[in-house]
Amino acid sequence: MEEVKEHKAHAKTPKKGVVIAIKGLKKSFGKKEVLKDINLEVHSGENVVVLGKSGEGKSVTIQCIVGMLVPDGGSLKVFGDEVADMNAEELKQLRMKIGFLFQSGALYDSMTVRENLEFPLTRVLKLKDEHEIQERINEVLDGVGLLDSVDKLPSDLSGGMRKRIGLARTLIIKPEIMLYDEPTTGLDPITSREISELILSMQKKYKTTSIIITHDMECARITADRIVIMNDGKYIAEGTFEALQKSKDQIVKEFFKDIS
Ligand SMILES: Nc1ncnc2c1ncn2[C@@H]1O[C@H](COP(=O)(O)OP(=O)(O)OP(=O)(O)O)[C@@H](O)[C@H]1O
Repeated sequence: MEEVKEHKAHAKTPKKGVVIAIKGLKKSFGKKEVLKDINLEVHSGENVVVLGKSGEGKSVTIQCIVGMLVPDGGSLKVFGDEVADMNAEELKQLRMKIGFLFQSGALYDSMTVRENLEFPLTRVLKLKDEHEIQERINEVLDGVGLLDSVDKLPSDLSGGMRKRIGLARTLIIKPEIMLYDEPTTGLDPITSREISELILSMQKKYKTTSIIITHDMECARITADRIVIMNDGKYIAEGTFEALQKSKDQIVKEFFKDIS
């Protein structure tokens, strides 16, 4: 893999302990080899952006991290433990430390924002203290700038606001790892930018370790401490946005061609 080291000193977050360690990861579906040789270390508190063309297997990688898919080969450790060797209880414990933000945001339409936020606290964390529940709801809504929407229904909110609530709903359980799958897809450029900035500010506030899958170069520019580029089942380059932007590699250049 081309490692573009220039400007690395300017990475926004310093290197700390390894939270996710992937070595030689392979995954095929029938004859189709999707992941051929994935190698990646994600450090504590770091935002890593994965760029790749559609259908490259970026989502498959995420599903391997949470044990929803079992790899065919290689090693994938989260907090030092091999995910493929975890039993059901260990996987459940792991997933409680991981927040997902999928493209849809996945709010319950018939529930108010408050009820949507109560759900993970009472069902996942099994919290019972009403005062603590409401405090956590207020704190997270304040964080995403939507405190005054607490009693609204998702249908009363714009796409960008729903995305913010989706993010709040994921962050409310205080995950140690955040996995974002195309967080800005379907949003207009201004709202996309707001969501990207929110992802960055949430990283600083909650000190989460994140993997952000995106096609949105502006999102990558705003959120990434480090970017990895996926091509043909492998990561072919890594570095900061600024360093990769100067890469001479043809595949890397293709991603940055519309960036001024
Ligand atoms: N459970 C599955 N069974 C069979 N094939 C699958 C499965 N999951 C993913 N694939 C295939 O693996 C390939 C990679 O899919 P994946 O969703 O990871 O791509 P991606 O890089 O995330 O793309 P996009 O950016 O479009 O979401 C695709 O060809 C897809 O059809």
